[in-house]
Amino acid sequence: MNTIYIKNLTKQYEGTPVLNQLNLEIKEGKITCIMGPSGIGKTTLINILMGLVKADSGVVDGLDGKKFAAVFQENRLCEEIGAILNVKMVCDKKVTESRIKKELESVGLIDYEKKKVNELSGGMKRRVAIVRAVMANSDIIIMDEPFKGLDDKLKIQVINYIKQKTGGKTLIVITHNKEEVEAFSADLIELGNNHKEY
Ligand SMILES: Nc1ncnc2c1ncn2[C@@H]1O[C@H](COP(=O)(O)OP(=O)(O)OP(=O)(O)O)[C@@H](O)[C@H]1O
Repeated sequence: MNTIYIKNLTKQYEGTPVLNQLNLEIKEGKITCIMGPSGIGKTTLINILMGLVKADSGVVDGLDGKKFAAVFQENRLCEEIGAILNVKMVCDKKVTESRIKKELESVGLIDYEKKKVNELSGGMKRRVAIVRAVMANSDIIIMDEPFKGLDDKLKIQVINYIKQKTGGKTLIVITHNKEEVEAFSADLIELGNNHKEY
């Protein structure tokens, strides 16, 4: 199995260190959860992995040619169009609207079809963003606190959906919740002063 190697990664913002000589391994084709206190640098780390932020020093090996899909903390959906079109724009052309509707229903979405995204609730938007990331043509899916706004029952339904749909892909999930790590049967990386990997 291939591995993504993060070696001696360092990042500062305006002279304040965020990541300091970080070394990590993430197994491809598996689910890895990243936990750690607020502000420790989890989002910064995934932004570096996706190439959205440049590290000051260090290397990431194993990402050459890899395609990413992501659920960002702030969704980044197109607010003026509907859920189906938001998903459709990242899908292969042969994926039909009725297939997309089935996917959206699989995460418990109802009563969304006639609405623009900006008329959906926070938890509904989150699920649209999750379906969009899962349906996109990618090798690696990154989710930054994907279950914000979902009640416990929905969360389990969505975790099962994600597991079923992403089998074999590399999935990296930032979470504050150990129960989510268990529900995913994921490898766990805890960022902190002395980061741990399990
Ligand atoms: N563009 C930026 N400019 C300046 N400082 C930044 C920037 N992005 C992040 N930071 C700072 O870097 C630190 C780490 O932020 P980051 O968002 O990576 O943490 P996090 O672990 O994901 O936090 P949370 O769990 O609250 O989402 C914080 O102190 C934050 O204020």
